[in-house]
Amino acid sequence: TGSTRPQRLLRAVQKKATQGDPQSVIATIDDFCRHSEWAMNVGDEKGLILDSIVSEVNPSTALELGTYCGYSTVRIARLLPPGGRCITLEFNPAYAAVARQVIAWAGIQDKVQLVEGPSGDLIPQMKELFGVQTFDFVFLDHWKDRYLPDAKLLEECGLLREGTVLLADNVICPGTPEYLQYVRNSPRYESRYFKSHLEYTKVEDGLEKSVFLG
Ligand SMILES: Cc1cc(-c2n[nH]c(CCNC(=O)c3cc(-c4ccc(F)cc4)cc(O)c3O)n2)ccn1
Ligand SMILES: [Mg+2]
Repeated sequence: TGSTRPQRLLRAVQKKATQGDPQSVIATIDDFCRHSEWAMNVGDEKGLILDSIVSEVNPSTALELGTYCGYSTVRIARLLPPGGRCITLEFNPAYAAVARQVIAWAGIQDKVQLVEGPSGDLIPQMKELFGVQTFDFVFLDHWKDRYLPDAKLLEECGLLREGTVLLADNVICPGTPEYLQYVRNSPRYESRYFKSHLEYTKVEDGLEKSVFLG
């Protein structure tokens, strides 16, 4: 019973990153994924686009769908204003266990609430579980066939407000065609594509930024 890739990624963080320094955790993971083992973090190139949009929105309440090892959770949480918080949903308990330790190593655990379970079950519970009114920012990075149903679920649960920004990873690779078609054709969204590459590769991918118009 050897280690898993997320466990090896965590070991690299605990060995090489400075505790309490989110930037060094980010850099260590990027180095591990580029030079040791590829992993499905949003990565450094798309990560800079994520950073710029999070900084522009300056969210008090952010939602992340798909924690994986916590790389993008750290990217988002390190940029939150004082009192800001990021709720992140992870389906896979093994991923969640690694993510909790990566987030703790970065020292930003007080800004993050990691919840385990399928997004479709958890989204309707956001208000009662976490006292959330609406989200200012949503990062979609989970199962690609859940982007569209979960965007609709967020609307139906009244968790989006006029101006909420949805940012979706992987809209080209692996691809989210139904989601793209919806946000690009719905009168309720203003959508824009940020061309980039699949993390740590030369393959095209990109982020879709969609502003909910209410
Ligand atoms: C709450 C909840 C959470 C989840 C959930 N949690 N964690 C995930 C992971 C999802 N992410 C991916 O699958 C993904 C895949 C690739 C990829 C893989 C192989 C290739 F060859 C090329 C590209 C690249 C990426 O950037 C990705 O993000 N889902 C699911 C359900 N409910
Ligand atoms: Mg992704």
